[in-house]
Amino acid sequence: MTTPSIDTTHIPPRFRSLMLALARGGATLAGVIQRGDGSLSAEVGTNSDGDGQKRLDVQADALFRDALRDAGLRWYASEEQPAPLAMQPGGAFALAIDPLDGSSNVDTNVSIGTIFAVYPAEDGAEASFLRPARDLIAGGYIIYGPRCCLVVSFGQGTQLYTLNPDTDSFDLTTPRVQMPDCFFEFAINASNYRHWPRPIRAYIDDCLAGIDGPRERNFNMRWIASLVAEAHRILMRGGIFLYPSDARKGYDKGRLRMLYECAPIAFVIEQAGGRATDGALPILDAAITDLHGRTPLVFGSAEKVDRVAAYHDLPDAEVSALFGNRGLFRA
Ligand SMILES: O=P(O)(O)OC[C@H]1O[C@](O)(COP(=O)(O)O)[C@@H](O)[C@@H]1O
Ligand SMILES: [Mg+2]
Ligand SMILES: [Mg+2]
Repeated sequence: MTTPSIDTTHIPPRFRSLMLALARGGATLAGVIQRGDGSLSAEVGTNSDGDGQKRLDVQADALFRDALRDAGLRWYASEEQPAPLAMQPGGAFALAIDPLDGSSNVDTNVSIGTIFAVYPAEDGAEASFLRPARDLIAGGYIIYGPRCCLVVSFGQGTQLYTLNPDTDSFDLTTPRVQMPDCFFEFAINASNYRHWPRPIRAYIDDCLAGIDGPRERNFNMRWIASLVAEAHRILMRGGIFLYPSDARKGYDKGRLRMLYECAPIAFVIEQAGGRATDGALPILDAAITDLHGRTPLVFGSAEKVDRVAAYHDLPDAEVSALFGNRGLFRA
């Protein structure tokens, strides 16, 4: 059996052993998912956030912790752990991870992923993670789909690697991903429509009105319930993703976690020419104030994300108007 690896030619030297460890973890987890033991989706507990944990959530967390043991990490913070874990005392990095994203899809064989964010390690765990999101020095995700891919940015563009099943190595397939900025597709969990804030409802109303509405064109809609899969599709062909805050209990800042999900996704999207906000302000301009804190998330093609922000600036009467009467947003 070969040891999984990654082509390190375009990886800055200081990140190479970290990326090799992530690639090893990712390729191993891809194998676990492919073998598809039926018990992977069994509920085994709840994490400190109160989210149900599946066997695969717990297994993925243990697998990455183990793979990253000698990778130069000082701190390891996981969505599945109540507090950061100390790793190597002299380690240069603090890594935050959502080991298994999209876990509601485990038993349906729909794409799932892993999301990671890397910060410079400080002496304290909290100081390493509770800081401006823009302090991120690397971030990305692994998608376990029909192809297993690793997408990463070190702050100079976004790179895409694809796992070669013959060699167990992640080969560099796109050295600089450029997100297309023109695809008329939106992704949102529309079952929450009645709970959304009015600017989000107005934006989606106008998309749904299609050619007859102020946008004067038809839109398509997707919802996979797997942030990584949604991010990858948008990175490849454009569009927009929204997980806004809503009026349900516990959703006043949406669902997605700033540290483990939103900041690293915002980083790769920005580095590929897209935009990521909380609906109005850039995600990366905010500070991370709570290890498990959440934030609304809107990302995708820059023009579409900016348009969502503009709906937040509309006068109340305009945002409440039926699309037919909302005059400011003709395509
Ligand atoms: O079920 P909902 O409310 O549509 O939420 C789906 C979102 O929740 C998530 O599954 C949350 O991630 P986890 O699976 O890591 O908890 C995202 O991947 C996805 O975008
Ligand atoms: Mg997740
Ligand atoms: Mg998760």
